[in-house]
Parts: sequence; structure tokens; C-alpha cells
Amino acid sequence: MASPPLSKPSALYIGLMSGTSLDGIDGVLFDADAMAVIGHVHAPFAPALRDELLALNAPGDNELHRAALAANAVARGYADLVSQLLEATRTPRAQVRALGAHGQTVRHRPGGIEAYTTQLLNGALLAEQAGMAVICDLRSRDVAAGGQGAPLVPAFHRAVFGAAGRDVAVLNLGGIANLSLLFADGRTGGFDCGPANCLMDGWIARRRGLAYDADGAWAATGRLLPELLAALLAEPWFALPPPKSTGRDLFHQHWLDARLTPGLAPEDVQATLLELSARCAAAALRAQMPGATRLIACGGGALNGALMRRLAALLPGAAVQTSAEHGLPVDQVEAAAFAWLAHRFVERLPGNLPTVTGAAGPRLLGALYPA
Ligand SMILES: Nc1ncnc2c1ncn2[C@@H]1O[C@H](COP(=O)(O)OP(=O)(O)OP(=O)(O)O)[C@@H](O)[C@H]1O
Ligand SMILES: CC(=O)N[C@H]1[C@@H]2OC[C@@H](O2)[C@@H](O)[C@@H]1O[C@H](C)C(=O)O
Repeated sequence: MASPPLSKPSALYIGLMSGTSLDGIDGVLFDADAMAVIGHVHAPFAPALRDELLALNAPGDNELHRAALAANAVARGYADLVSQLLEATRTPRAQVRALGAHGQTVRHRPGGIEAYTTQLLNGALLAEQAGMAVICDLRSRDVAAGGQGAPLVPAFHRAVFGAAGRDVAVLNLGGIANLSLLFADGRTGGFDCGPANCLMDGWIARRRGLAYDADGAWAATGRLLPELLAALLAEPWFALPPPKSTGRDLFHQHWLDARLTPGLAPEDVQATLLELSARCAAAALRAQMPGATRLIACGGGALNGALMRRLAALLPGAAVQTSAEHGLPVDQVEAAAFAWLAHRFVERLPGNLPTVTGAAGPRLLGALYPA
């Protein structure tokens, strides 16, 4: 019997993402040959870690020590999730080629001589605990090359959701919203367009003690406040042209508080925040891809029925769908993108798109902690 061919290196990667909404960690096992997710797990952050990560988004006391401890805690959380994922998919650890691990963004200041972006994660500790090669710090190289360091998902969106002969947009509705523009002629664009859930989550937490507004049901009981909406939309950042990115550095509760007037009904504020998220995404899409006939939404905000209905109403020329309708559940897209970015690193292929981030050129993204 002929001996079996030398097995080619594994195409299995794990992607680990904890985003700006701070709801927890998503992990996927991803087959980079098939471009398919094999398994998915999610773990919420422990409330104390979530509070600390939120606090570290703003200047505070003893930040270096606290950031180091939080980076350790994020690494331990990621390592636990890796074990859960391997168990759930019955995958031997040795079969996974590498982990693409995002870390927790706590500061994002691209552009200019002082540019930096910080994703808290102790990559060395994660490599120790997971027993796998870790590729992390995936944004810094693009920032060093003069780019925004974000969004990074448009190249992955192109590979998965691009369609011949039509202009397709992909809208990630996480804490922050980012658009990918997949033009029919092969060009790919993308940029952050504003808040998606971060302000709504913060408001419902303060007024009702809930983590998020399920299905936008509370917002749906409120009325739109036109003066508040106008004050929110007057933020100069919205008028900036791409490339652009943002985060909790700008869209935090104090940003909202500075625009609130006394006596507003809380549910009306929530309705207006939902409208803000829908309007800034719709306006950005109309301006940058007027011919879009399909908008594919992903991220947790795609589960917000009220938000999805407003997007559909504001974009009558586009079919508003979810990534699940295209084979990838809404909560798996970002983690899959970071698994794919790990694959790009391992294959020595660039991960960024300079047309999106504004970087000086294509770059290998990430820092490697070998197994
Ligand atoms: N059923 C639901 N109804 C309404 N909103 C929901 C629902 N499920 C999740 N969400 C929203 O989605 C958020 C989580 O989304 P996701 O995990 O995509 O964000 P993220 O990855 O942390 O953010 P980012 O993409 O900005 O990095 C929650 O905080 C919540 O606001
Ligand atoms: C600095 C940072 O963490 N940015 C995130 C955030 O969350 C959404 C939006 O802001 C996007 O720019 C980015 O994440 C996605 C996954 C990206 O890089 O494509």
C-alpha cells in the first residue's frame, strides 16, 4: 500500500475576540481552507473584570499596574475559552496551528506622531496557558504605518460576503459600528461610522440596571427627541471623511451627558440613541456607496429588531439582511475574522487593507508568541 502523503500543516485556527461592548469573549475554531467556522463558544466577563476594563478606558490611578493585572485576567479568560472550544469540538490541542487573539481595546489614538492603540492581553501568559502559538497585538503595525489600525475586518468580509456584480456593504453592529464596502468592481473600502450599542448599553444600564436593550424593546416604547438627535449628530467626528476609526475614547457616557437636557424621559433618550446608531450608519453608507443593493448586518446589534427595522427604513434601495442568512451567525463573524488574520500572519500575508486604514502599505499584522 502506498504510504499516505505528507500531511500538510493544519488549517485550523482559533479566533478570540472581546470587543468594545465589553459583553465578554467570543471564540471560534476556524478552518482557513474551507473558510468555515467549526465551533463557537462565548463566555461573559466576570462583572468585576468588566467594570475594571470599562474603567481602564479612561484615565485613572495606578493605571500601569491595573492594566497589567487586567491583561493577565483577559489572558486567563481567553485560555479558559480555548479549552472549552477544544472540548466542545473534540479537537486535539496540537491540531490548532495558532490563535488569533484580539485583546481588549482600552485606548485607541491612531494618527499623528503620538499614535498608538492598546489592546490589553498578556500574550505570553496566553501562549503558556493555552499551549499554542498566539498572534496578538494585531492593530499596532498598521498604526505604526500611519493607518487607523481599524477596521481590520473588511478584508475578511470581502473573502466571505463579496458578491460578483453587486455593491455589497457589511455593517458590524458591536459597541462601535463599522462598515465594509465590497464594490462590484473589486475595490474594498471600510471605516467606523459611529456608535452602535455602546451608548444604548450604557444608558439602559444606568436607568434600568440591564446589560442591553433586548430587541430594542425599551427604545421602541420611547419617542424620538429631534433636538437631542440633532445635538448628537452635530459631533464633528461624523463629518470626517474615511479613513476613520473611533471607540469609547470618544463615545462614552460623558459625551452623552454633555448633550442631555434636564427632564427627558429615559425611554425617549433610548429611542433617540437607537435612531443615532441607525442614522449614522445609513448616512455613511449612502455617502460612500450609494449603489449598495445589499446590507449584511452582523455583531450583537443585528439581534436588535428595532434597530434593524430603522436601518431598512432608512435604506429603501438595499436589502437589509444578517450574516446568518449568508451562513455565518452574527456573533461569530468578528472572532472568525481574527482567526483568519492569524492565518494571514502564519502564511506571511498582509492583514490590512491600506485603502481602508490609510496605512502606508500592506503589512504583516500581529506579534507572535510561539507555542
Ligand atoms: N438580543 C439582542 N437585542 C439587542 N441587542 C443585543 C442583543 N444581543 C446582543 N445585543 C447587543 O450586542 C452587543 C454585543 O455585540 P458584539 O459582541 O458584536 O460587540 P463587540 O464585539 O463587543 O463590539 P465591537 O464590534 O465594537 O468590538 C451587546 O452589548 C448588546 O448591546
Ligand atoms: C480599536 C478597536 O478595537 N476597534 C474595533 C471597535 O469595534 C468595532 C470598531 O471599533 C472597529 O473599528 C474595531 O473592530 C473591528 C472588529 C475591526 O477592526 O474590524
